[in-house]
Amino acid sequence: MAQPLSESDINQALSSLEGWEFNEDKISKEFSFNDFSEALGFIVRVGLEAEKQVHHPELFNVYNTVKISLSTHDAGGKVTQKDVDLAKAIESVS
Ligand SMILES: C[C@H](O)[C@H](O)[C@H]1CNC2=NC(N)=NC(=O)C2=N1
Repeated sequence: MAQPLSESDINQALSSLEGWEFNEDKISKEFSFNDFSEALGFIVRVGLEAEKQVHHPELFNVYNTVKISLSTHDAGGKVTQKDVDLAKAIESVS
């Protein structure tokens, strides 16, 4: 099972993930698009990556914005390498 990362490991990982923040045991980022249709397309691409990785994000959408928060339920809701890996995949489809 994935182990929680230390705060310094999380901050080091985030140094190469632009716009991602570590707060309240999650890593998160808000993405903005031109309209709802583009935001929805992004959500679908993120969902396909999540299914590939068998690791799933929290998604919050309001019209053209999508806020994504990542943590690992199986590790007591802490941030693990699985969250960092999904964040990298999300960057590649954003
Ligand atoms: C059985 C399955 O592998 C687990 O339930 C996975 C699915 N997706 C998951 N997603 C997240 N974010 N955390 C988990 O612990 C998790 N566990």
